[in-house]
Amino acid sequence: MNGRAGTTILRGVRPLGGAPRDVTVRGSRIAAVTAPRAGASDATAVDCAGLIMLPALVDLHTHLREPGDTPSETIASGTRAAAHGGYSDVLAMANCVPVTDSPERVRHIVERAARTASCRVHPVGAVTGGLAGRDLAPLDAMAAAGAVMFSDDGVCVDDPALLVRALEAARRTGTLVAQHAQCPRLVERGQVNSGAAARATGLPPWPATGEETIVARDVVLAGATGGRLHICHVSTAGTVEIVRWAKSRGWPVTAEVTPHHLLLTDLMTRDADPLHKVNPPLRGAQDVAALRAALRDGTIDAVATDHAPHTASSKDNHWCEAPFGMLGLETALPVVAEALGAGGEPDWDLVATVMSTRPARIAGLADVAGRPLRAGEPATFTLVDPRADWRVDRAESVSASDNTPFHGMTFRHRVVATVVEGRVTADIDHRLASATG
Ligand SMILES: NC(=O)N[C@@H](CC(=O)O)C(=O)O
Ligand SMILES: [Zn+2]
Ligand SMILES: [Zn+2]
Repeated sequence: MNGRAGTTILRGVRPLGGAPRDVTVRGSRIAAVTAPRAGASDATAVDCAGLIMLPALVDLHTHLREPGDTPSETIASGTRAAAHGGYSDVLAMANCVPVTDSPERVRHIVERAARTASCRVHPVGAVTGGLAGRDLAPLDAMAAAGAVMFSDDGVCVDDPALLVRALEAARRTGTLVAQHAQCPRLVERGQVNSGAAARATGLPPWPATGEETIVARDVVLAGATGGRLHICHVSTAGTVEIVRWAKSRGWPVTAEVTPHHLLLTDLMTRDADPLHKVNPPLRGAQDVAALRAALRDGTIDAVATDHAPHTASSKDNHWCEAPFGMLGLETALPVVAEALGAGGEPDWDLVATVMSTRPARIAGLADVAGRPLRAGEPATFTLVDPRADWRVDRAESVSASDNTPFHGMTFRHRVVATVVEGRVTADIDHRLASATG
């Protein structure tokens, strides 16, 4: 931060929602966490009374669209949205144009991010060349170039023999494979959740079995190979049961859920507004309840946004022609707090675990991200106003796109600032800037 002598004291913050503390930041590190008013007096003071301090968030699943679809997002705009949402680190999915399927492409993203990003960017390498599902991409070389995970996200790795080879490569390189679980034959042209939503809209159904059969197959392959498997955007109660079973066998499986699948149901898709079109589709209330319970009990390890920007012109279309996907980064924290807190305060320890500590560990970033909030650790944190009553306005999104399903909804919590290694990356209520004199 830019305080006098490089020292700033955040007065009255509540680390993990606990008792108020003064947190002193010196350079890139937390210098002290003390009882209020016991800290250094030569520092620039910032009044943070009542704000909750969390370790900055880590997103395992972000679509930054660069290279290829820069009208919808760029590394600059997407990471700005990440910083505004409280994130210090995002994993950038490989479904760009061209696809991130070679060490050169991985390095290109690392270099672009070094020049233009507002948060740390970790490339995801494709599992198969061009996401075509035919030939294994050079996973070992991509890992050496900086890929922290492999995924064909957007499409499923349908061929189990290819997935076995990818899991073996993940094991060799100490990385993991993230599967977009969607059986192409069972889902075909599926658009909305099977059942009432499909009946009400007349749109083709996207059945739970399309997800669950792939997850059931893949956890067995993870167990057999010892390669780490991560399940993207779990959306059904049945998938939760399968993941629970896989973990009970000791298989190397982790899973994520999106904020939108934790809060929204398929009731919202009945008006066939493409803003609610996402892959996998919004599901029923019983699925939502099972996803929340699984996040609480650890069956689902992490929240990941699946931030999927699309231009207004592509979304402003008939449902079937519009692309799947919705924004996530800027609204994730308030949405998760709402889903876990049921209108009150969520368990902030749990929020920090599922949005920061565990995703950092899954991605192999635990040395730099998701660190505890104590003296000596990097000053990498996010500040949350728990009384914001923030009404989401898509016109205020800093993403290059505005396809949020939360437009017009009011949330109790709001991220107000993000700091990464002492550098202010978002200062939404201008609190930190005003203190730097
Ligand atoms: N989630 C989506 O609906 N869309 C994602 C792809 C994906 O995550 O499957 C996208 O890239 O737009
Ligand atoms: Zn996906
Ligand atoms: Zn995705």
